[in-house]
Amino acid sequence: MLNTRSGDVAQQVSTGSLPGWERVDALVRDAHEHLLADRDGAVADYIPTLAAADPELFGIAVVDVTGGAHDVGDAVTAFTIQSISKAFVYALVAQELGRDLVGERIGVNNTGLAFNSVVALELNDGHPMNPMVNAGAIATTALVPGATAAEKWSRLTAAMSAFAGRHLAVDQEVYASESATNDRNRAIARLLRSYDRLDGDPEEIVDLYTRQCSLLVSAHDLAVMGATLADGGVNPVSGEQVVSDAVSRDTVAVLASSGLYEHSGEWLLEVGVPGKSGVSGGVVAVAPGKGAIGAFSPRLDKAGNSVRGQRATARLSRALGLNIFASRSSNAELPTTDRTRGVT
Ligand SMILES: NC(=O)CC[C@H](N)C(=O)O
Repeated sequence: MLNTRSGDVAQQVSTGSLPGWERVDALVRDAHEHLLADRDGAVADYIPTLAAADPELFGIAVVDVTGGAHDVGDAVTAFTIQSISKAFVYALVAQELGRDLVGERIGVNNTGLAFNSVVALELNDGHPMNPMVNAGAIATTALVPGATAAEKWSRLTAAMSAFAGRHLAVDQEVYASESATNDRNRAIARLLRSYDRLDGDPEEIVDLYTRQCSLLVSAHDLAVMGATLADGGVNPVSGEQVVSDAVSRDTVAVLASSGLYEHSGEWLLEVGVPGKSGVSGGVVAVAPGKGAIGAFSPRLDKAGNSVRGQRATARLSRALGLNIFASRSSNAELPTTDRTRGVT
């Protein structure tokens, strides 16, 4: 279980808005400073280029629904978005095709298994179960509107860029590295196809999916993207309505159930804010109506989630009063001791 080590931060009561500017700024700085010496976890190495990431990098950003931003540490350092892209591609497809079709084709329930599990597909008659695991994400990418792969790619990058409020580019080196080694995702796509649950050419869809995972973002970008979901689909910096309020709400609900894969329950218990992680070390947490936290640090736990990113988010969630399950009366009873199981 995630050991958030947040017992030394007082749990704040969750109210309708974030604390004042200075207070948020001080708390983001405090979280960064507090976790800076934390070196638990290991950098992902199954995608060869990711293994070369500097494990010391650590950035945190908070963006609120008015567009106010707080960046600390390596908050504008670029890294590949990886699985965090799944949240925003799901939002795009739900917007275009409707929640019912996506719900039926992809599903919204946790697999209880690793993000790249093949067994999960076999256990569920080839149903991908949710859009946050690789099988569901690959099937979701296949649903992006467009007659050709090029058209789908342009819709996909336009949507991702609108969430970030700036044009997002592909890291060609990571894309090439993952393309050369993603046999497992190819196998998942073929398996989906064998169950008649993937439209189109599996190779082409996996290529699109791999490219979407290779888009470069920063912790600051993740916070803006998350704040767009927290703000009813309106990017609070650009003012653009990227997806509808209903799609934002549904996306956040899907993150709550599956954003941290098989650790999603523990995450909700500890952090209380729907989130999404990626294997290059990014984490985004969405506090509806308030804003979002973006964090980046490459060392991961065994489920593939950034250790420092999770711990910093947990600390900030507690200090900023973001836990969506906390009410005034129950807050008094929240444990102040650390949970005992380690993250690695
Ligand atoms: N968990 C992740 O971030 C996984 C994304 C990665 N591109 C993959 O498909 O394996």
